[in-house]
Amino acid sequence: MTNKLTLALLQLPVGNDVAANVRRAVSAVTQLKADNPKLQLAILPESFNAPYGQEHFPKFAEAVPQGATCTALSQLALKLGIYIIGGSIVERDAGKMYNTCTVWGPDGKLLAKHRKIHLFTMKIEPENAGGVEFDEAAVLSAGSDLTVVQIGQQKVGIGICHDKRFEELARIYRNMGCTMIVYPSAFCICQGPMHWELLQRARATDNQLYVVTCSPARDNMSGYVAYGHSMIVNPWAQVQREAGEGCEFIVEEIDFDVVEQVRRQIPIFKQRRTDVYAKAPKL
Ligand SMILES: NC(=O)CCC(=O)C(=O)O
Repeated sequence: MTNKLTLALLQLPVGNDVAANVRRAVSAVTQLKADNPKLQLAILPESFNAPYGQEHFPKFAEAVPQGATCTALSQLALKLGIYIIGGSIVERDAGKMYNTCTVWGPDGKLLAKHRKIHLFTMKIEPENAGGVEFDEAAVLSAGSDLTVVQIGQQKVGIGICHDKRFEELARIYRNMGCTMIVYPSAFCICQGPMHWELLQRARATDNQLYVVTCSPARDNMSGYVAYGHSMIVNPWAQVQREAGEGCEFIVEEIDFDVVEQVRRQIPIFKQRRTDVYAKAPKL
């Protein structure tokens, strides 16, 4: 039985027209599948269907899974017979809004939805790489559920962008048997050079699994400028593939035997001292 998975990261531009953004994503995934018949999983960026920004969220919120964006992703997954990790969209539900990633199976069915657990609220002062101020929590509600999906033979944990700063979440996914964590992201350009790769490699080192991110293409004219650099980090914590800043697609076959190889050679999971950790004061 093969332990390989061919996946695509679509670092797409995102403009103001939701229908055009979704059409672009659908046609890019369709073309990638035509060019790469082995493609099994397509991954889209955070906020792939609308601009990312507090002022935009209420305008572009949709019902999940009844809305137009989810319908398009479901039909696409079914038509191509592939899995889709649908980046994220703003979900409206019972008077609240969430930053939500939907995951679709090759039969077009919704496998899971992950509502961003750790909202991006940050005030970096301008003297630090130009600074950034963002408060998702002012508009959005946080999700309260872990999301693990079965993709082929693999258990895959889902987080969204800022979620990757939280090592506890990645550790829990690893404890639950995940061999890959996928974070659709729209990381800020202020912190990108310092933390983007570092965080992914840190999560991969700690948990000995693949860490995959997918960003929108960088648009220096937009209100919020995403960093780009969509990336696959392998279980050795090496950068296996990395996009640049603009519109770019990565197609890569990844080998999950590497997860077992790393875990066997560096057996830190077995060496953990949970008896000692249990003595820590509860915080
Ligand atoms: N979209 C996000 O969650 C951005 C997170 C981010 O840029 C960070 O520094 O954290």
